[in-house]
Amino acid sequence: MMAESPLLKVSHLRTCFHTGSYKVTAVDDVSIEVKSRQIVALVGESGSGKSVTAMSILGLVDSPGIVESGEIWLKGNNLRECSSRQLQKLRGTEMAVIFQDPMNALNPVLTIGRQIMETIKLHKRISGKEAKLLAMRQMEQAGLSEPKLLFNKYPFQISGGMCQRVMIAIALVSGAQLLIADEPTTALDVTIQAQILKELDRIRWTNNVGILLITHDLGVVAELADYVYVMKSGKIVESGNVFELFSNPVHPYTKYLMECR
Ligand SMILES: Nc1ncnc2c1ncn2[C@@H]1O[C@H](COP(=O)(O)OP(=O)(O)OP(=O)(O)O)[C@@H](O)[C@H]1O
Repeated sequence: MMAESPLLKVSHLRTCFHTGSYKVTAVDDVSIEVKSRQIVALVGESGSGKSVTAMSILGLVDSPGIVESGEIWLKGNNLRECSSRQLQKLRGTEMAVIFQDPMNALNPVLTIGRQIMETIKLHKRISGKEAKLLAMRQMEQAGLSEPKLLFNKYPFQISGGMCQRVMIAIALVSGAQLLIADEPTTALDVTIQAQILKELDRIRWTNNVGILLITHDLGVVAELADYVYVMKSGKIVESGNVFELFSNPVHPYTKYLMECR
């Protein structure tokens, strides 16, 4: 049987920031892969380049940052050759992102229901009534009980954990096969964290989603990830299957991260 080709394949990615005469290589020769239904963790301390890697994949690196070299393939799409318009479209259809602070990621002046419906209407030519029904169903699927009540609420009226579930619902209605989760539970209470992690674990099977999970929390990695990349100063210093990496860390930095837990 042929091995499944990766959903996301990043090869030799280099992203730099130019400030005055100074140049910082935030992502330095990074290669990573995510397969469908796989949870791949990118771990490392603050400033190691995890978020810039994510932003590079999403095509959201802004000046003074620039993706200087490397290849990024998402299914059959060569993302480095896509125009910003094509990338914008792919961000709504093939890849989605959830951030640490879900409250700020939502539009504060639109109700939860309206925000989910708008995503649906971007993807499907259906009536408002049908979109509303679908939005309700999606909210239930993302673990949001009482969708009718929630539909007319604004982001500030619901908890951070619920906002993150709304973000997951929006990612799912777009049909995205790649979900980039950048510290998705860092801002949440411990019990809510566990629920959101469980949710991520569930949707990869129910929706065939591959997840790139960015975190500094090795507990989260041990719980959820299949494969791990350890990042330090812009470089991948070690990678491997989660069980092997945790039982036999080789790089001193990986050992150090594990001691810090
Ligand atoms: N706008 C910017 N201008 C200049 N340098 C930047 C900019 N954004 C990021 N960098 C550089 O990229 C490095 C990596 O940042 P990044 O946010 O990816 O780290 P991180 O591992 O995600 O950390 P954190 O967990 O704190 O978000 C930073 O240390 C900084 O040197």
